Formats: sequence, C-alpha cells, structure tokens
Amino acid sequence: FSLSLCPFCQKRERLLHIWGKMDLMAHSSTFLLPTISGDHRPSFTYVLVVLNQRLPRFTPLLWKHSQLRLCADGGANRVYDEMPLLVPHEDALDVRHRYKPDLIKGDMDSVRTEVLDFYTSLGTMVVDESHDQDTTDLHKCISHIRDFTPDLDKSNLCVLVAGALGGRFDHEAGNINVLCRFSTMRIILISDDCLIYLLPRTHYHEIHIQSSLEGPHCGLIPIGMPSGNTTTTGLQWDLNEMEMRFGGLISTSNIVRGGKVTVRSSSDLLWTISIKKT
Ligand SMILES: Nc1ncnc2c1ncn2[C@@H]1O[C@H](COP(=O)(O)OP(=O)(O)OP(=O)(O)O)[C@@H](O)[C@H]1O
Ligand SMILES: Cc1ncc(C[n+]2csc(CCO)c2C)c(N)n1
Repeated sequence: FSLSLCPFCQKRERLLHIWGKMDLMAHSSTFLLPTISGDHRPSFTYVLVVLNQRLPRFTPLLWKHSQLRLCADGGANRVYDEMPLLVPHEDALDVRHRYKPDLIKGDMDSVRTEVLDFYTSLGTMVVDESHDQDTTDLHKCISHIRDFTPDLDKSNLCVLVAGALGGRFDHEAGNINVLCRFSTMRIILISDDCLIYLLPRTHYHEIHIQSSLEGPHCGLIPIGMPSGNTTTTGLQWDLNEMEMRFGGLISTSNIVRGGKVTVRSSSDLLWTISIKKT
C-alpha cells in the first residue's frame, strides 16, 4: 500500500486502514460464455434489458443466461425483427415465440402496434409510462427491476443492457448516465464491440478477464468530475495514484496484460473493454 495522503481524509496513516478495510468487488464477463447444462458455477442472477438499437450478435446467449427479459419500448421491435436473423436456421415464428419478453416498458412511442399485439397475446406484461417525458426508457426499466422484482436475489443481481452503445450520442450519454443514477446496482452496457460498467469508489475491484472473448483494449474513464486518485495493476499503462479528468489525462487505448486487472480509486470510474470479433 502507498503511504501518500488518504484521498478521503487527507491523513497519511488512514490510507492503509481504508484500503485494507475496503470490500472487494469481483467482475467477470461470464455471461459471454456459452451456457453449459449441468454447470453449477456460482454466478449472478442476470436480467436482460433490450434497447432500440441493432441487437448484438450474442443476444440469444445473453437471453439464455437471464432469468428476466425486459424490452425498453422500441427494443421490442428489435427482438421481433432481429432475433430470427440471429437464429437463421429456425423458423422465424418459432423464434419469436421462444424469445418472448417478460415486460415491455417505456413511453411507447417506438414499439409498433403489431409487435405489442403479438407479445401481449403471448402473455408479455406492458407498462405504459408515456406520462413521464423526463426519464429515458432504459431508466424506466432499471427502476422497474429495482422496485418490482422481489423474487430475484438482489444482492446477486446483474443487469445486462443490450444495444446501449454505437448509436446516437445523446442516447449513449443517457445510457451511461443510468450507470451513475443507479450506482449501487450492477449494470453492464453492451454492444457488439465493447462493454462498459461502473466501478464504485466504495470498493476495491478485481476484474477477471475472459481473454478468449474480451480485450485486450480497455479504458478507465472518470465521469462528471475529475477522479481524485486511482491505482491499477494488470494494465500495460498502469495508473499509480493518478488523477484523471476530461481536459487532462483519461485512460483510453490501454491494454490488459494478463488475466486480472485491479482498480482502486477515490472516485467512481467507468471501466470499458473491447469484445473480440470471433
Ligand atoms: N441510437 C441509440 N443508441 C443507443 N441507445 C439507444 C439508441 N436508440 C435507442 N436507445 C436506447 O433504447 C431505449 C428505447 O429506445 P426508443 O427509441 O424506444 O426511445 P425513445 O425515447 O423513443 O427515443 P427518441 O424519442 O429520443 O428517439 C432508449 O431509452 C435508449 O436507452
Ligand atoms: C432537460 C430535458 N431535456 C430533454 C428532455 C426530453 N426527454 C428526456 S427523457 C425523454 C423520454 C424519452 O423516452 C424525453 C422526451 C427533458 N424532459 N428534459
């Protein structure tokens, strides 16, 4: 441990104390691994939220890993239109029946009537929140998961958000803002190319790299304000009690060196890592 000033209380002796007591938060993208029947490795309770963006190619896998599947408004159109394209060897109607969302929620200005009718006839729940024009459809879905899913094990909950990146920048920023607004929940934004999640300052982080599926390119990015003091291991360009800020240093185009990256910081940070093409 370093002996420099504690970023929280500015006292030298407290740093060891705080880092030593800080809880570990472990991360691993096992949701990108194929599901194996009879495999009982300890894992998260996954919930999938599908957004109104082209579905990532591995969406059927995310669906299979998840115990609950929500569509944010026009996300339902994507499941209806694009799931059959991702499972091309099966009949489109069979695929649509098999990939039935549990809930469609949003302001309902994008989901098509035929899609809504199709899924409601199969028993999908619909929550119309068109009165709320101040929060995004993703925000509405995350609130729902937080407030109305008592049966799910909350302590082990991990929300996978498919189609969150690579589209309109205002939507991308809104999606990242959801990570900040719900900073105590594990939420992972996913596209075909990368994933992003928040590393809360309250924890010391160990990121276990699925190197066959993700990396090596990665980044650590402060959000909203300069990040006070960050130390990492396992990166080609490690940070050693470094401050980051927009307008100064932020860590982009970094590279994971091995199977584990550790991060501790006095500020919440975004972690991003590339997803491999094959
Ligand atoms: N191009 C995009 N890039 C990233 N995320 C997107 C994009 N389009 C939609 N989303 C996400 O999907 C959710 C549902 O999308 P939908 O198009 O139904 O929203 P919307 O509120 O009708 O959007 P708008 O009226 O601004 O076009 C959004 O809340 C957002 O999180
Ligand atoms: C300052 C401010 N900017 C934009 C919007 C618009 N807006 C934000 S979320 C949302 C719902 C999208 O489904 C809409 C229309 C607002 N309300 N307040």
